[in-house]
Amino acid sequence: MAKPVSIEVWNPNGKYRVVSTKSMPGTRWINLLVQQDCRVEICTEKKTILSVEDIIALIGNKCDGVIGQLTEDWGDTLFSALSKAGGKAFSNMAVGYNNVDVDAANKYGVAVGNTPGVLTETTAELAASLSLAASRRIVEADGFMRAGLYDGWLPHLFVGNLLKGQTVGVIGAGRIGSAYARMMIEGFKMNLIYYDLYQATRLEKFVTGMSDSIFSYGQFLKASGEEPVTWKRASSMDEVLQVADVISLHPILDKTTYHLINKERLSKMKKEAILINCSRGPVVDEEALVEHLRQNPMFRVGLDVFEDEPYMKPGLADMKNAIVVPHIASASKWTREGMATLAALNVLGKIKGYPTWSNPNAVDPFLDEKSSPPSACPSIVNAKALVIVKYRIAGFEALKMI
Ligand SMILES: NC(=O)c1ccc[n+]([C@@H]2O[C@H](COP(=O)([O-])OP(=O)(O)OC[C@H]3O[C@@H](n4cnc5c(N)ncnc54)[C@H](O)[C@@H]3O)[C@@H](O)[C@H]2O)c1
Ligand SMILES: O=C(O)[C@H](O)CO
Repeated sequence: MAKPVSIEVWNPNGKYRVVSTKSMPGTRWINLLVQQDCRVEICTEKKTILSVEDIIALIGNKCDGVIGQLTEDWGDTLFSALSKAGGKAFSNMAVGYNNVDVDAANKYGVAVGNTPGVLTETTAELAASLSLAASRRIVEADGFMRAGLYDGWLPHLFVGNLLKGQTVGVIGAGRIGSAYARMMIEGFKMNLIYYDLYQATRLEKFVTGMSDSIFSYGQFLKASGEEPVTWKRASSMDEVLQVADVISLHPILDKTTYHLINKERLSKMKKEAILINCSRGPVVDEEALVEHLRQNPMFRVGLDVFEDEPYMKPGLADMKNAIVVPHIASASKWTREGMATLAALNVLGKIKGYPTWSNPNAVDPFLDEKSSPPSACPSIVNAKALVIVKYRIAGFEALKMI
């Protein structure tokens, strides 16, 4: 029998019981649920990662929906417990949902929400920050100053890499990968090579345009008398690894991307390359990475995610050529409050029987604090399997109205 889990309750007499496994930033998400007759229960347990048993205890005998976290294992056991308690709605407070067994959710008829779009720029900004920090050795240099080792300016002190004119490689040029690419191209005049299963047409157009009549960054540089930036869609991932000076990983985590970067692929990268990972830890074989860092002191990495979070593989923390931060890529106030809002509206929308928003890349109408959100679920990943209809306004898809 699982121990009872401590909670905080909002609107105790609400008709629908919605559980959040964590306290989340902001209050808009709570207000939106309370206004729609939900009793909101927020888990206040001190422990960071809740077990399946803890969550079963939170779900209890009657629960209409749960907002959960990427650290939790949402598989058959939890979806079965939620379904038995009458619940048909779950949302991760994250865009990535590799912690969720969507087939199990489908089996119990539970909708699975995620939070795309609101974290695109924030996450890309952290990837850009890590790229800069690694190329200019900022963390090493900061440690050196604090250790009282600075004796005065020296020609060789913390010499790093110039980004301008180098090539940025993006693996997974979806929302975040494309936003990161634009930052590196526009900010540092880097050339782009990317690998994705699909063509990133908008990103390509941003770099060079389709014709002279369409404005692009490349044409702007040319008109200013500067060398225009270039792009290339690589035919294989290895091509990116061989050519790029800075490589940033932005694919989803699934069985096709597990250990995408392994010993063999690391050996294909330039000796002085920089590797950034703000996607999911298991996309990189972290043990192979530690060995590669050891063997190649000029190779640098910036990591926001780790294979066995919250742990790092042995040796990683000792590597001076690694910058490590604790999965904070989406951690800006606006984004985290927005993620909480989208997650709450996914759950509320399913409880209310609303349709799903037609374009999860365009979720701004849900984030505008000055107006009521649309009567829709912002993003349900298994909408098709559960036959949840798309939101339409007067016959047009919502995207066309915004
Ligand atoms: N570190 C963080 O805090 C943080 C924050 C946000 C997102 N993420 C991670 O980033 C991921 C991407 O988010 P997004 O919003 O850009 O998603 P997205 O779906 O827009 O982009 C993912 C891209 O990866 C591509 N892809 C899939 N499999 C591939 C493969 N085998 N090889 C190459 N490309 C492949 C897809 O075609 C797609 O273009 C999320 O799934 C999540 O895991 C991490
Ligand atoms: O997938 C996500 O959204 C992140 O990892 C947390 O923001």
